[in-house]
Amino acid sequence: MTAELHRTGILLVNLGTPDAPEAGPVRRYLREFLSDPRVIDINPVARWLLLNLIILPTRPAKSAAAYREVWTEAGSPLLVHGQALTEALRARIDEHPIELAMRYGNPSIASGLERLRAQGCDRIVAFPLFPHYASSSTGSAVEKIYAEAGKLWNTPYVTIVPAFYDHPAFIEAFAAVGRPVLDDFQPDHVLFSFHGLPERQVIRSADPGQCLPKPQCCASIHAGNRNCYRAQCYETARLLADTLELGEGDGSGDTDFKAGLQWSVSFQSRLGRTPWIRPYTDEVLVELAKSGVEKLAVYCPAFVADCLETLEEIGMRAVEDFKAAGGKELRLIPSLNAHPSWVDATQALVSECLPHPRALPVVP
Ligand SMILES: C=CC1=C(C)c2cc3[nH]c(cc4nc(cc5[nH]c(cc1n2)c(C)c5CCC(=O)O)C(CCC(=O)O)=C4C)c(C)c3C=C
Ligand SMILES: [Fe+2]
Ligand SMILES: [Fe+2]
Repeated sequence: MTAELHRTGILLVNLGTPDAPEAGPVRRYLREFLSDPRVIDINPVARWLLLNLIILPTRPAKSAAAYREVWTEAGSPLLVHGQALTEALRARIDEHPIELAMRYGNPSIASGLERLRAQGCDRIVAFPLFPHYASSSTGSAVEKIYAEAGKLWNTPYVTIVPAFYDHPAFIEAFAAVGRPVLDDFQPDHVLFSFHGLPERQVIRSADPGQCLPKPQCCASIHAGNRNCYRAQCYETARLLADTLELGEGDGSGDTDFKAGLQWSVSFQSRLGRTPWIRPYTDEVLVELAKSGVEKLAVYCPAFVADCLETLEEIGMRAVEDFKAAGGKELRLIPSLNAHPSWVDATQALVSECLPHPRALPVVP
């Protein structure tokens, strides 16, 4: 074996989470997160007013209470699962240092890059842990990675793992996690509930005229909508439903509710009064219950780790809403977390982006 001239480090990057489930740390986290112009994409004065006069006076206390419902002894689920994934990858990959970073909060991207630099890395494969491209998640993480890498004297060579919404290893990982739950639960219907986005943000990601309000714009992925978050989400749902042999569902991208199908798609976690991409999860849950669905399984494939949005919004609040609308049982399918099939997929996705090794010259 020849030694390598360069050393490539792997930086896993997720969204971020507060340091503690209390109003103060949640306010700090939300301030950083929601000040990002890729997240609240309005003019800076309006953003400042919205944040400081409407969101930050009330939301931190409410969100902190929700975080307390899901917080673990080891910390926030998003961070704990990220650490477990990092450890599982380290156990498999010897030759590349691996670090975890968060776009907002801790551990920061700057600290992650510094830890890799301290281990001798001059090349980085950065892996934004978002299956679907959104300017507010992937775009923001990539911008920050480049900005922090660009501050270093020796700027590392950075490769980014692209969105992986249709990657066979990602689809297989989610199928592997869901299969035992579905076999045991035998649901009447499977709902794929993705994190939502303001409509204007997805329209901006696609070519002009290729996205909303064009009907059926998410019925397939093509060159005009390949970076549309909604179209990518529908593609994940269709591939997963196919792999799991779920039967007939609604992968058309239509927003009207259709009864009597085996699976459907919806979007959760909306914020504010601006229109977000439809159909909305909280409305679909009620329609499903009213149409006679008693046992509902919910996948959240926009998240590779369980977090507030899966455990509290779906695992607790949606469970109540579904029952209140006449449903019997809603079961949340766990996220990928550090499941062995996701560790396989992560390894495959990173390996596809590793630079070609260059051997250290032999000095006579
Ligand atoms: C899956 C990728 C994500 C996208 C895209 C995204 C966009 C987005 N989010 C908000 C507002 C909030 N999101 C919040 C939590 C949250 N969001 C994601 C992922 C994406 N967000 C995750 C993984 C989490 C959970 C973090 C955790 O600590 O567990 C929150 C905070 C919680 C709350 O107060 O409700 C907000 C706010 C917007 C506005 C947006 C795009 C415009
Ligand atoms: Fe979010
Ligand atoms: Fe679209």
